[in-house]
Parts: sequence; C-alpha cells; structure tokens
Amino acid sequence: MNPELLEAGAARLAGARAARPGAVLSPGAVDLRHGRILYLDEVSVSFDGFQALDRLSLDIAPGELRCIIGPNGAGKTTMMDVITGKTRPDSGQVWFGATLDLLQYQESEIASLGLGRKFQKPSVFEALSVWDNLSLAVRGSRRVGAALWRPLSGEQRDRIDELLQLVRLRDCPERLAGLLSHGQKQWLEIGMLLAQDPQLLLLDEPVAGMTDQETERTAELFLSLRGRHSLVVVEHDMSFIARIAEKVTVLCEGRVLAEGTLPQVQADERVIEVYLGR
Ligand SMILES: Nc1ncnc2c1ncn2[C@@H]1O[C@H](COP(=O)(O)OP(=O)(O)OP(=O)(O)O)[C@@H](O)[C@H]1O
Repeated sequence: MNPELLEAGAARLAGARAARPGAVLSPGAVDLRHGRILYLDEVSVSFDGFQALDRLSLDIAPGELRCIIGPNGAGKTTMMDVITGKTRPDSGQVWFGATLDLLQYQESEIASLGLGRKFQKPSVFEALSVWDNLSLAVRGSRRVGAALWRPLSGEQRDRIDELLQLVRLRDCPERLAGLLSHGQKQWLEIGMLLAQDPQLLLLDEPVAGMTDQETERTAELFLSLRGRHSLVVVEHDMSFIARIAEKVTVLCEGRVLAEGTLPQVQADERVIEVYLGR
C-alpha cells in the first residue's frame, strides 16, 4: 500500500475523467463483459537487453484466485510492476476489464481504479492503533493528522468492525500496529487494502516470514475473499499454494511455461525441470 500514490491518484483521476469522458474510471465500474478482470497481451519488458518478460499473455477472471509460481528471476515481480504502472513495457497491452487500457494511466491513477497491490514487506502506520490504521483506510485518507479527528459515520464504524473480523484482528483494535506480529501486520495491511474495496488484489509473497499458524489463517482469509475480489498471489511456499490453489500459472524466463490445476502443473516435466525439482 502506498498512501501518497492513492491520494495523488484520486486527484489525477478527477482530471482524467474530464479528459477521457468515454472511459470507465470509477472503482466498481470495471467492465467485465468479456469475462476478464485482467488481460495481459504479449507483454515484453527488457532491462539493458535482458528480456524480463517475453510476450507474456495472461488473463484473470472476475473473482478468481490465481496463483503465480516460478523460479527466481522468472519475471513475476516485473509482471506486477507492469500491471500497476511501475514499469512500462516495451510492447504489448494490459487491460483492466474490457475497457481500461492500463498503459494509458499513471501508477497513482491505477492504484485508484480498484486495483490494490500488497508488497512483500508489511506497510502500516506502526505508531497508530489497528483501529486507527483501518479508520484512515476506510475514510480513504492516508494522511495521519486531521483525518483521525473527524468523526466516523456509523457505516464506516461498521465497515471497520467487518474488516477487523475478516482479518482476524477483532481482539486487538487498540493495539499499536508496531506491536503486532509479522503475520498480523500483513493482515492489517490487507484489511487496509480491502477498505478501498479493490476489484483486483495483487499479493507478492504474502506468507513469507509467517509462522505455520499464520500461514494457515492467511489461506483461510484468501479463500474467504475469493469470489468477492479477484486475487493474484505470487508465492514460493508450495504448501500454501496447495492450500489455496485453483488455477496455477508457472512463469519461466518471462513467459507462461504451464497453466492448470496444481496437480497438472506439478506433473508437467518442464515445470519439474525448471522449478519443482525431481
Ligand atoms: N530494474 C531492473 N533492472 C535490471 N534488471 C531487472 C530489473 N528488475 C528486474 N530485473 C531482472 O529481471 C529478471 C526478472 O526479475 P523479477 O524480479 O521480475 O523476477 P521474479 O520472478 O519476481 O523473481 P523472484 O522470485 O526472485 O522474486 C531478473 O533477472 C532481474 O534481475
């Protein structure tokens, strides 16, 4: 989560709406006519001649929980960077729903379109309580200060309660975020992202550093989000993948090497060769 990006994005979106009146720009209004929430079409990225993504094509259905696996350097983070506007591809297209060409938007605008990204390290306001972190997110304000003094509406309080329950922090709303365990911080940040009601959430190695129990709870959380949100989860922890996987995409050398159910990709000789080992 990047507060500055969210705020700057909201401001820019107002301008973008005026400049491109035909485009669908409001979160919640992503055009799902074609049965895809995200579509990458032959996306290529090179860094100083090194091909990080090589005509990568991928699509994600609304409400889907997609797992992305692959060896180090396969291009998983680069793919996320392209989707969120951090890296511009050399060629290819990236669509959010049927009508939003993400390559036309700045990183800050994309964050406001209903597309949330969770980086590997937790990013919460450590000096604030769990409740205050969520209240800032629910208000859509990411600036600590005056925003915290404004009273919350009944609806906003209900939403915070709902999020506390969802991310399993109902027992400790007053605890300072800095005192939470690593797993709890990750859940809090996920709760803050969910407060923005994203249609698509990109999660980069969400269970890295978690205890087994936290990993299991995270699996339960993701399974409960399925259907309401589309989730793209990049993870190396195969027992976690096994717990949540529906469809798995294996990336290798910037391309899709295999795609299918976990047993299907686990049985694929090419996947065994480059990633899973014999
Ligand atoms: N800004 C950059 N400049 C140069 N090379 C880069 C840059 N970003 C990524 N790369 C290279 O592109 C390749 C793909 O990197 P990427 O981080 O996308 O892989 P990954 O699949 O996420 O790997 P990991 O599982 O280790 O996180 C790597 O070889 C990496 O060194």
